[in-house]
Amino acid sequence: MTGEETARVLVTGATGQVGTELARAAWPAGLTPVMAGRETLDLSAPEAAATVVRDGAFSLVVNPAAYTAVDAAETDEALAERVNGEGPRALAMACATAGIPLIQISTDYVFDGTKAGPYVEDDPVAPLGAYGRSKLAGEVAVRAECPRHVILRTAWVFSAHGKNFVKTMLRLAAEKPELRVVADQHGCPTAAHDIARVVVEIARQIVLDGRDDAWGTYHMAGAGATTWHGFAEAIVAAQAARTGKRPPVHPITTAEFPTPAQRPANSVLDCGKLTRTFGLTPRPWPDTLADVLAELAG
Ligand SMILES: NC(=O)C1=CN([C@@H]2O[C@H](COP(=O)(O)OP(=O)(O)OC[C@H]3O[C@@H](n4cnc5c(N)ncnc54)[C@H](OP(=O)(O)O)[C@@H]3O)[C@@H](O)[C@H]2O)C=CC1
Ligand SMILES: Cc1cn([C@H]2C[C@H](O)[C@@H](COP(=O)(O)OP(=O)(O)O[C@H]3O[C@@H](C)C(=O)[C@@H](O)[C@H]3O)O2)c(=O)[nH]c1=O
Repeated sequence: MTGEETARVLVTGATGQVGTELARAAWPAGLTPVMAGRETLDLSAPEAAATVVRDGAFSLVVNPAAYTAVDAAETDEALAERVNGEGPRALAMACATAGIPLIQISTDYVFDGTKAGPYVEDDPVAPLGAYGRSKLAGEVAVRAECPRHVILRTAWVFSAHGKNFVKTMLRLAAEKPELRVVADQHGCPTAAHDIARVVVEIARQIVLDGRDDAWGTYHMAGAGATTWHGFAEAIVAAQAARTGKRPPVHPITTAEFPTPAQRPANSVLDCGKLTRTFGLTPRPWPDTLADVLAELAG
């Protein structure tokens, strides 16, 4: 790109955790994010969503928008499929027609959790619930319709805004004498701001460096694995340093905390391919948790 030209990057889901951080991120000169909320780009109306891509003269589309209510999806699978499967399919087709790439955000919940170690990108997928199935449908559609894609699977996303496990634990720690949290589901907490950093750099390499050799699927999750119990302990301990209030966090089994959707027992993601390909390394989740708790305290 030369002179004052700037490439427009369409970002969906402007109000979400990742969307909000993409709006706040430091984009390099030459890339201009164009944030679209549900009112302008509704993935439950895939055809209409596609027209936003067709009409906008974009150089890239980033799609973090999704139906993310894991338990509700069990009884609302048709809508989850439309938003997470058919919506991305329509975006992917529109991107292919426009000749532009698509960065699609996906999830660790495409795995069934039976693997003994961290998951790599081409491990077999077998979602346990409706949300995971719908996100997998989105992955399959993006691969089929838009060869120039990056699918970024992330996990256990938290930030200072929106709905997430960190905010739930802070609320429970303030309200309850003790917490009970599952200690037999393993994964990688990931800060939305770290996902945004990685997405912006991938966008820069694709659009400004003209990279054309890195299409495919990547894992991007906070460095270091833990359990929901370990994550909760870290949240409550860090908050106790501010409030002096530290309710005990009891480890429990999944069977002791029944939920409509089954979650994988292991969804630890190996992010080596992201580092080898793009030179990007996710930050340790405890460091990014400290950032988010400081933001909430401020
Ligand atoms: N949250 C997590 O723990 C994880 C998330 N992911 C994936 O990461 C991505 C970002 O997640 P996160 O930022 O946490 O999500 P959020 O739940 O914070 O935000 C979801 C966003 O999608 C939008 N959205 C929902 N339905 C529609 C629709 N029909 N049309 C258009 N937009 C819609 C929401 O808009 P509105 O505000 O109007 O509802 C919101 O902006 C998603 O693709 C998700 O599947 C992957 C792993 C973990
Ligand atoms: C609130 C609460 C939850 N839990 C358990 C339930 C569940 O097994 C685990 C996490 O619960 P949540 O419902 O907060 O998280 P969940 O909605 O499963 O989070 C998922 O969201 C989607 C969008 C993703 O893509 C996944 O990567 C993952 O982040 O913690 C407890 O054990 N005790 C508690 O008090």
